[in-house]
Order: sequence, then C-alpha cells, then structure tokens
Amino acid sequence: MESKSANLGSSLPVPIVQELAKEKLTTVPPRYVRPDQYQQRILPTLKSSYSQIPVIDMQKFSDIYTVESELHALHNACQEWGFFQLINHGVDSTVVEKMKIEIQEFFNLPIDEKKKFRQEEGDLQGYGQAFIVSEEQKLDWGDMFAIVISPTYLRKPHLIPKLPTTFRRDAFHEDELLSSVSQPELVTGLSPHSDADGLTILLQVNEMKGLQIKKDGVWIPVSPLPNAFTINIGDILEIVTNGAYKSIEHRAIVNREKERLSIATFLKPNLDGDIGPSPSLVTAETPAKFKRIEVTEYLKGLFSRELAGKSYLDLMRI
Ligand SMILES: O=C(O)CCC(=O)C(=O)O
Ligand SMILES: [Fe+2]
Repeated sequence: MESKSANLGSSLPVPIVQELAKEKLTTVPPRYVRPDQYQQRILPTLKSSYSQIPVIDMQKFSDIYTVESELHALHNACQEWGFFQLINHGVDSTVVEKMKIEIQEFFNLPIDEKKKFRQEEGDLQGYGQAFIVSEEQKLDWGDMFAIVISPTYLRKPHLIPKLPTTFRRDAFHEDELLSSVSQPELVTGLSPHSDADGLTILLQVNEMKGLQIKKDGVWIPVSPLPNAFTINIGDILEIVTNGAYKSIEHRAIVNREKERLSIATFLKPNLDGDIGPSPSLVTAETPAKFKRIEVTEYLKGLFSRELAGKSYLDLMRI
C-alpha cells in the first residue's frame, strides 16, 4: 500500500529572484554571494569544442544493424559520463515547442498572477524554491516551479487545473536562472549537486546555456543539440547499479545577458518500495556499496538537507 502522507518535504520561503532581478541592483544581496563557489569557478572549464557529453540516437535501437553498438554506447555513457543527449527520441517537436512557449508564458506572467501558484508553507510544489532548510543558508539565483504528476494523490488540485494543457501532460520541475544582476560571477544559478532521483530528462527552453557537468575534476559546459533531451543518471540508479552507473555532479551558472529557463522531469521509484543495490549485481567479489532504504525515508532525508554536491549519496554508502 502506498503511504498517503501527502508531503515528503518542505522548504523555507525565500525572495522571488525574478522580482529581485527587476530591481536593477548594483550589488548582489549577501545571501546570494557564494564565496564557497569561487574556488569552483576557477577550476579549469573546458571549451565546449574540446569535450562534449555523448549523444545517443534512439532510432538506432529499432534497427537490427545498429541496436547492438548503440546499446554499447548507451552503457558506456552511463558508466563513464552519467549524462548524454538523446536524439530522435520520438517526442513530436510541436509538443516540445508548445511546452517551451507555455513555460515561458508562465514565467512572464505578472507577479500577482504567479503568486496564485506560490509554494505553500510545508510543501514543495508550486512557484518557489527547494532545499532551503535554514535562514543562514546561501541561496541560488533562480526560481523554481515544481509539480508532482504521479502518484496522483500527491497532485495539487489548486495548481493543476489552472495550468495550460501541455503542463498537465508531463511531470516536470522548472528552474529559472536569471541574469540582470550586475555581478553574475558572484552568484550561482543552481548549486553543484547530483540528482537524487532515478533518471532526469532535461529540456533547455531558451538559447541561454549554463549547465555544466563535473568530469575528472573539470567543469564541462553542455551545449544542447536541437531537438535533443539531456538525460542524466540520478543517485538512485547509481545505488541500484551498485555504482556501475554514475550520478554526476552538475550546476548551472548565471549569465549577464538574459534569463535562462530549463525544464527537468525527475523519474523516481514507487513510494511504497525500497532502494538498494540490485541483488543480481551483488556478489562476493562486488559486495554492496550502498545501504537499502525505504523510498519515503530516502526522500524525507533528501528534502531536509541543503543541496550540496554528492553528500546525500555519500550518506547511503556502506
Ligand atoms: O538547469 C539545468 O539545466 C539543470 C537543472 C538541474 O540540474 C536540476 O533541476 O536538477
Ligand atoms: Fe540536477
């Protein structure tokens, strides 16, 4: 039986960054200045032409002449990179384009309209932020809109019926990473983290780049291909594969020119199950690297902490 406790977590209220950005501030408010990230900034960042995440072509899975080598490429991408771009995925481009327009329209709504979708106290869904657990904590320069689509009993009736239809078809979470601060190098759009879910499907909405992944100690910018989804392995898949597939640290940086929008769909296991290394992968030579934990416990622990690198996954290690 699925637990019917409606909330898995909450986040403290924070200012709306879209509104702060309109104030034409000359200096960044101290809570957004990230000396902890300066060091990260000066880590070498590779030019995008030098190294790019792998590309997986989904069409090749339906062709007997190409399926084997593409499966091999997929396995390799999950082991070595934890990130790849998926092309020819079969989702109609008109659906994707409509979704992009509607999310842009949502963030362009007047603030009073958007406030109707504001995250309520004690909940994570709606327009707000996540992972804010103390008043002292540093903040990301961005806003989020989050909804849960499945399981259906976690849906928020006050959020969903008012949304455009495309929104209602897909589960997603939305980040907005804004420019319009005079010192974008001082702030972070989205703190370095690994995704705690099973698998994430990312769609960059506008042309502004900003996503970077950390590989071998180097930040690599991701340049999304047209009509591609960026897919990444989350912590849960790293646990289930007993470490074979990697959940990679990534972040989003802020630029000076324009706001940036992306849509992330987080795929998680059923709430009534548990997570642990797959028994078929645990042998005398390859003992379990991670604990087994109930999904609800895992999620509650996740949302009661700051977003910080791979620290939550590290807690799951044996
Ligand atoms: O904005 C992006 O491209 C990345 C978003 C992300 O990493 C997340 O929401 O977990
Ligand atoms: Fe992420």
